[in-house]
Amino acid sequence: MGRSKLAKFAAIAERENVIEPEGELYGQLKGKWRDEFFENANPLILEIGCGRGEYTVGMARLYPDKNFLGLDIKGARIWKGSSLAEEEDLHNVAFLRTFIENLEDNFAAGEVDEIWVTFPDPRPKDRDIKRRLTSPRFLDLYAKVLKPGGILHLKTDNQMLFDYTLEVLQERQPKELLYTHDLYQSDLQEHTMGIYTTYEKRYLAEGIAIKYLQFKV
Ligand SMILES: C[S@@+](CC[C@H](N)C(=O)[O-])C[C@H]1O[C@@H](n2cnc3c(N)ncnc32)[C@H](O)[C@@H]1O
Repeated sequence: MGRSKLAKFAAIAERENVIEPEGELYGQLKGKWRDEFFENANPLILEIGCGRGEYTVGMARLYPDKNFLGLDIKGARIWKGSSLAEEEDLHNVAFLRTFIENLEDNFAAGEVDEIWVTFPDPRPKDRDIKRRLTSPRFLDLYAKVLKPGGILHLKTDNQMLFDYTLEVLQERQPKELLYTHDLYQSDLQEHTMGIYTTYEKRYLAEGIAIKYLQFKV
């Protein structure tokens, strides 16, 4: 790696708005995100598999009175969101590099107000079903960290994943399940704040309808 690349990575490693798995803070903020990280009592909202974090930062820009955390395992992607948040001097947003499987390492029961799962990989093969981010084991994890009455949102372009998720949910009988197969032709678009993820912009440009659901745990 060249000198300038090394310097860039050193700068990234010091970012205050990115929590890395090897870093001192990983796991230490469980139950303390509001008091010790954001230093306020505002609601805590997660984006699961946030990629470049455009949606996380977009929400933070729109709602300065809420705290936002984007979670993804791909560091190079979340650094983009981290840079954007730094450029805009946003203090209500940060990123956590982690596998979603390890959610409970970083969040206490009931600590989270809302979770957005945005354009998760559909994982169409049977052998990968349990790796889908809306499979029962992930829904169980989300339910543990969400407060009672907390909300889970899903946005996807993928009909198979959407139907699969509805099927899984209907077995669990969630409270107040709302859904649409074409978000931007539906009143439910009011819930999605008029901002788009990186993948969503691509799908919309291709004319693909966005499927959306939300429910209370
Ligand atoms: C298809 S991309 C969507 C990115 C973003 N939400 C968007 O809409 O632009 C899915 C993202 O989920 C992340 N991801 C998938 N499975 C994950 C897991 N088990 N733990 C952490 N991140 C995961 C990937 O790294 C990737 O960035």
